[in-house]
Amino acid sequence: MSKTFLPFDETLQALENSITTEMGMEHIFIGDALGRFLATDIVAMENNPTHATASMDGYAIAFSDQQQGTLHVNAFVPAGSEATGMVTQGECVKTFTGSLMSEGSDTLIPIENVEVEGDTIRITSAVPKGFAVRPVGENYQAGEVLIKKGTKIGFAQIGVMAELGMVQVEVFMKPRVAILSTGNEILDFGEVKTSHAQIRSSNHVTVEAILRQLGCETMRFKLIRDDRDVIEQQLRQALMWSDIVVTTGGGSVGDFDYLQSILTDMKIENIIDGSYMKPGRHIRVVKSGYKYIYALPGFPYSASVCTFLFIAPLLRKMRAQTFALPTCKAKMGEFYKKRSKFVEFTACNLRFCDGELVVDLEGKKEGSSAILNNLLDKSSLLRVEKDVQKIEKGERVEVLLLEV
Ligand SMILES: Nc1nc2c(c(=O)[nH]1)N[C@H]1C(S)=C(S)[C@@H](COP(=O)(O)OP(=O)(O)OC[C@H]3O[C@@H](n4cnc5c(N)ncnc54)[C@H](O)[C@@H]3O)O[C@H]1N2
Ligand code: MOO
Repeated sequence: MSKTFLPFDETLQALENSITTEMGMEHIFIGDALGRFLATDIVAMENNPTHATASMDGYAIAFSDQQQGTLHVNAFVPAGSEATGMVTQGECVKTFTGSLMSEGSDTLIPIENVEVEGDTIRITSAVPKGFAVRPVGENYQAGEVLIKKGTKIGFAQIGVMAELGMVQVEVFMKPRVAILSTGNEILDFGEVKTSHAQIRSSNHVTVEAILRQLGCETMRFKLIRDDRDVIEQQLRQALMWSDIVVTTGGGSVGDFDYLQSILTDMKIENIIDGSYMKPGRHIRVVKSGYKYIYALPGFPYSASVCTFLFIAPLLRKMRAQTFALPTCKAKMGEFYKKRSKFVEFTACNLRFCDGELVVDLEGKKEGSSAILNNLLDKSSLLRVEKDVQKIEKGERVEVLLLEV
């Protein structure tokens, strides 16, 4: 009996609906938080700066005194000094970049704009009111949400957290993912090829690399031959350690494709059982408690694309981000003919040409879902709907970005 493949978007929706929990949290040192995902909002506890601050070396003045032309220097406030001095009529305070502005002042006249004669200055070039003064709360105000929960922590987030005086930050735990690749014909690292029927396994490392790029802790199992008992035993063992188990190969309809029947016999919640798409229509996703098992196709292009299309959104939602992967609209740079009747995800180049985002397929090979090299050179994925058979040059298209 042939299987019904549900529409791609419906299968993704089923996956999204199945996600009921976020990852657990842990406290880590902010200097070690690069690439991790924030588990709480970061809120400013006070204004920054807390006091009006000079942003140039010069003299703190009252703007209303500027037209007097000559002012008496009554104090000296270096950066770091808590005493701010006082500006009264006809007076000014020598002030440095980073110094607190004196009481009574509202403007800083830079040293380049004055001539100094003893303890007086003569203003040679006027400035507007508030010049070179960083007002209270210029960076942020107390209570402002500075970094949202779910944000991937980069250099700016680490710097702002340091500015806030944070030492530790609450981040989502790294999802633990086990990767099991199956197949009689696939060879592991170092295994010697003894027949033309053998190929070197790539899925176990590409899927692992994508998942590491997506911030997971991974465990790559030894390759498994097409032996039902061993596959089942390894799968159960992997499930104990991990949040997500990913298998590749043996998931379609061949005599040695044991995965589907193992998953069916485990009698656990089926989330996806085939999707009307290319590549990856045999994808199977099941859920056991809070854990997921993904049976990905064996073809290397399919396995990688399905990792992005189906595992990345799960990881996003489990770490408080939007489920959907980032997409953009672009202009098709060449004529494209689609061969399948499925929603198709084709590796493409996305470049800026004359101020526009343009898609082309330069260097991309035509053929089966085996062509992993089509994902070289920072590829993106051109999404072509099931009923669309061709795209004319110049048409608007949707592109999925893989830089997640
Ligand atoms: N009669 C049918 N045959 C096939 C169908 C179908 O609907 N009816 N679907 C095709 C599609 S689409 C796909 S995708 C594949 C999926 O097959 P499996 O997931 O069972 O994967 P395998 O058969 O084990 O392998 C497919 C292909 O990929 C190579 N492979 C497997 N593992 C690795 C690895 N770790 N590294 C690199 N390459 C790997 C394997 O040698 C095969 O060439 O089924 C189609 N057939
Ligand atoms: O599921 Mo296959 O990956 O469409 O070639």
